[in-house]
Amino acid sequence: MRYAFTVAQTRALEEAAFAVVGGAALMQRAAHGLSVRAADLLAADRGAVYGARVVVLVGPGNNGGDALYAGQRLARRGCAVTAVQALGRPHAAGLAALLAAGGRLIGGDRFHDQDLAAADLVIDGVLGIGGRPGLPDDLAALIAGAEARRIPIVAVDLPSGVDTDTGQAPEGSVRATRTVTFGTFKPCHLIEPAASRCGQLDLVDIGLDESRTVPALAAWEPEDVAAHWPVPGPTSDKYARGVVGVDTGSQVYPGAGVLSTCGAVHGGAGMVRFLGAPRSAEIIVRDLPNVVFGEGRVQSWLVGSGWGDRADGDDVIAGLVAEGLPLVIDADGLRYLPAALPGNVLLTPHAGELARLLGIERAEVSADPATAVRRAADDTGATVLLKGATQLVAAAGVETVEVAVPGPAWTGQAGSGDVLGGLCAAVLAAGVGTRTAAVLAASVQAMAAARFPGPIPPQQLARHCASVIGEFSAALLHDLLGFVGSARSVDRAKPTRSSRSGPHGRDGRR
Ligand SMILES: NC(=O)C1=CN([C@@H]2O[C@H](COP(=O)(O)OP(=O)(O)OC[C@H]3O[C@@H](n4cnc5c(N)ncnc54)[C@H](O)[C@@H]3O)[C@@H](O)[C@H]2O)[C@@H](O)CC1
Ligand SMILES: [K+]
Repeated sequence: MRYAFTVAQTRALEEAAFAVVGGAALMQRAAHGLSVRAADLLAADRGAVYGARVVVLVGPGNNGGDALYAGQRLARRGCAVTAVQALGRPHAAGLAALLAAGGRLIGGDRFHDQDLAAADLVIDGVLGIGGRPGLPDDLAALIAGAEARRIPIVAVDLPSGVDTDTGQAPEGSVRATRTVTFGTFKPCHLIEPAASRCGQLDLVDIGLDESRTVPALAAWEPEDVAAHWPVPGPTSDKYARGVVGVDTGSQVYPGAGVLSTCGAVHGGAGMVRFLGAPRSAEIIVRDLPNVVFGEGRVQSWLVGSGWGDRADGDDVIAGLVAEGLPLVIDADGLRYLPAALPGNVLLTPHAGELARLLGIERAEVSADPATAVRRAADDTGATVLLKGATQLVAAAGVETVEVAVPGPAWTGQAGSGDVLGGLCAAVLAAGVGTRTAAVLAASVQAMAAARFPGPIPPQQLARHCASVIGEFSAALLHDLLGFVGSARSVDRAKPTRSSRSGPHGRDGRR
């Protein structure tokens, strides 16, 4: 799990550390970590650090200070370091240190695109957490020149130009090969479009203590998903895996009914009970013969996908909310919400639907999705999964927004949302809490798309989700039966008791 803290939180953490070790020490730790990673990149790219030509773009704040001190360290290792005064006046002590180590400073107005031609590395120390979004045009053009020449760019703390707290990335923001951040991650490292401008992310420990601060974001990683996915135990039956009740689709949109059912089936539901549009049912009975029809036991509900206008929408949703089972409300179902909802109701809007829910413009959601999703949860009382490039989950009254594992944009197609609703309902039916279920489902779809990239239709991607989930199960079995591989490859000996229950088993590790 990666935790991110806002600028205000980071500043408070830094203040606390200053009080103990002083600001200069923190900057030296940051500069050291930065120079080591920059040197690694040079060594990997050109075989040696010595003799490399490094351009350091320097802004007016401490971000530039970090970059200048890192430049000093690289100069001491034999690099030719040119600091470019990209914005404002550079950090005085950092500049003095660089000059004393043999580096040089050149004014931004005297440094042009062609001067980059010989550079092996650009260090972006223009703006850090004190930066306002956006860069001046001439600087953006210089950075674009470095990108066009494929010169590796190491961003100091974050790619200059992005909005640290919201993850927005105005045109011209730096697109880094690698971002070396200090102390904690910030939202821009985890939220698109800024996240993908960071390149490879490195976190340098500078001694901040964030243990008593509630993070703004908690980003899941594939290992977290594998560890939390509800895998059936040896005695699980279909009711332990869970029965999903589905009321989706319509005469006009039968496919949504099929796809949401497909998501529930491939998400691991023990049984799926389809009670939606008859036209969807005609297809489901042919393509997914394991699905049952008609009333009966249900452990979670999924409604709304492909409903279109539905005269009884209010009543259907009010009835299911009153029933109290975990409930996923997707797409058109979001038009029929009662005034207040419990936390075991999961809303799954995309940005446009979330904007309508909040009575704001879609652009406002895109400008700060984490704030928007948290507001929606607080306003409705429900748990909210915002679908899109970054998938965020918020629960009412909970400060931390969860970030699902990211995936490629191939999932951005009609039908992905329907499948995702089904995946969510399947995890809920297995008894997983609402917030976790939403993150797991969104993550698994992204992981499947990453594993099988390309223009794969949503129903096929649902099958790939099943493969990814199968691997969680296989990993669990491997942990439990860890002897199998070694027994086969070594001497085909029968497993011993100790090899089944040794200290490195699943429970020992987690
Ligand atoms: N505070 C700390 O404890 C530490 C900070 N560190 C570094 O310090 C950075 C933060 O330093 P600062 O607070 O000085 O902030 P920045 O270095 O981000 O720069 C802030 C300065 O840039 C100007 N500015 C902001 N946006 C601009 C824009 N779009 N165009 C032109 N000028 C703009 C501001 O007016 C201000 O003068 C961190 O990102 C990190 O790199 C590290 O040294 C570790 C320790
Ligand atoms: K930067």
